[in-house]
Amino acid sequence: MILTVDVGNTRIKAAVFEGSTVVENFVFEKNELEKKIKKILKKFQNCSDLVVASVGNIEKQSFLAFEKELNIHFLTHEDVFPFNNKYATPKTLGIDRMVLAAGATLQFPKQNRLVIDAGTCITYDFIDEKDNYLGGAISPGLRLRYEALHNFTARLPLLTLESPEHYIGNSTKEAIHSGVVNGFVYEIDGFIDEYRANFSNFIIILTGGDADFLAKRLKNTIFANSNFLLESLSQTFQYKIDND
Ligand SMILES: Nc1ncnc2c1ncn2[C@@H]1O[C@H](COP(=O)(O)OP(=O)(O)OP(=O)(O)O)[C@@H](O)[C@H]1O
Ligand SMILES: CC(C)(CO)[C@@H](O)C(=O)NCCC(=O)O
Ligand SMILES: [K+]
Repeated sequence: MILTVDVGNTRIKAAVFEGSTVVENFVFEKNELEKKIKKILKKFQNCSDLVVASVGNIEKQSFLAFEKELNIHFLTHEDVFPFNNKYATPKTLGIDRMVLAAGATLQFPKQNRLVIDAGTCITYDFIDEKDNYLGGAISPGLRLRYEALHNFTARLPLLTLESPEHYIGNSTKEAIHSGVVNGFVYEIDGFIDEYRANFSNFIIILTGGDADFLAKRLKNTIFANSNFLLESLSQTFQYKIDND
């Protein structure tokens, strides 16, 4: 069994895998890291490896306490990945995006793939059929948009996610919900249309904390897989073992 851990900018997500099957999923806050991992390892004593991808401010040291119990693999840019990285600044590419790209490459061989991760930030990652990672886009996620409107203005309240009634918001609250939610949906549909105009065929993988909310609202029909990053983490680890 392996324990995969995704340290995002907001929360930590983890999953225990038996082969390629998820046995259990966990979500927790950063300040609970040690306590939660300890609890998971107590429940799943057969875990032999812990695989971490961190874009948050949690470093390898945070996991050293578990070194006696299992092998720690803290993924970095130095690891082997199954795609050719064409990003002009490969060392600054987020490790989460590299893991998503690895998962897309391994799970959907020999085709163009677009990965959309709607989390704290929305990231777009494109890997072509020759397994070249081309790049994509980074934009503010849903919650970040609500918070930014409030934090950088004097008069806008902090709202929590609600579906707008109409694209023409007729009150401050409705105008904010329309701007945030419709803006988010139009952005993603717009990007998908742009890719469609330039690539005849590609598959789309939609993941992240807002994936389910988003999937229902897109004009394009896409199925969400909120576990794609953790699945990809387990596949990236397997790939590393097979190719190191
Ligand atoms: N309990 C929650 N806490 C924070 N965000 C949540 C929660 N439940 C749903 N969300 C939604 O999930 C989004 C954040 O996604 P996610 O949890 O994947 O981010 P993350 O943990 O920072 O990971 P990453 O940095 O990889 O995006 C927010 O925009 C928010 O709308
Ligand atoms: C964009 C985020 C914050 C998404 O989690 C992360 O992938 C990151 O910190 N990336 C570094 C910049 C880049 O990917 O080019
Ligand atoms: K993200």
